[in-house]
Amino acid sequence: MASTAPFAKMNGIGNEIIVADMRGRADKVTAAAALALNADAATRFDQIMAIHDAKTPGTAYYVDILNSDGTGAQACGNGMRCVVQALAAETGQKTFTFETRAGILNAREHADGTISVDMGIPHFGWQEIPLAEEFRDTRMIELQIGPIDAPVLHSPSAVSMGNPHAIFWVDRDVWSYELERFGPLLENHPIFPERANITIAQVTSPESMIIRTWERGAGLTKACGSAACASVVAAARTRRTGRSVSLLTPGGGTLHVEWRDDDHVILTGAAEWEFSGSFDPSTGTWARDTESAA
Ligand SMILES: N[C@H](CCC[C@H](N)C(=O)O)C(=O)O
Repeated sequence: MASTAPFAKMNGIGNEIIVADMRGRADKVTAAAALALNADAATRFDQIMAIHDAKTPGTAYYVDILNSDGTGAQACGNGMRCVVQALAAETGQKTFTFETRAGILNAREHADGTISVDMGIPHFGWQEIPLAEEFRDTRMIELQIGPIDAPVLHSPSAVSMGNPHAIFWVDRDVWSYELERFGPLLENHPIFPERANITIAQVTSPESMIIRTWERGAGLTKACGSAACASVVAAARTRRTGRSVSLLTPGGGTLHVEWRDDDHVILTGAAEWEFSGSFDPSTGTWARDTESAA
């Protein structure tokens, strides 16, 4: 058995996150370990954020992101806030530069405990998202679900925040849509060769919206940070909102997204520690720290 690694079960306004400390070791958290941790109610998660030693000069850590189905993800905004909170508590540092599959990103813990993550710049090209066929304008792509003559959801905006997102605009209450039924079909639709995170968004003012997300590789979640970023970028692009928007998420928490003039998208919100333990990164066998809160 491989030696165990410390972890913290945390959440980013309800997005269930495991922060795994893989520093100083060469192995990775396996898909099998992810599946095992997700199968246990106490450690069920949406994403694992595995902190590794830096690979690139100028960065402090490399963060590998796994979904609960064991697949990898390029971006996870809520998870990055959990990583920052854990590292800030350990080191006393407030600002960090990380590397992920999607590139280099900066993050900062504020005096009030909230954390901002620079999620980088959005991409709108159909090949960058990616989509399986050419769409010159990804502000609205042809895709619908439900009866052909009366689609339930249709014409989403498509955006890459490092990871692929489709945003369906709705006028009614986001809870009145069966996202648990349509989510898996849309996530795996052939138009998305790398699958996609599927969000329904109701714009409530030029500065606010309500979102629900079916996440690629994780299903319905209480919040999805990169989807919040994708939704604001897509809303601003289609003149539904301005570039600074608060988003109410299914867990009841609020995220704030600002699409800055320099094109960077800044995600701000809270993170919360739940308990700590140690686990075997190859099997997912785990134990709670005895001094950890229940
Ligand atoms: N919960 C994450 C998103 C994970 C995205 C992942 N589901 C994927 O792209 O495969 C967030 O806060 O941004």
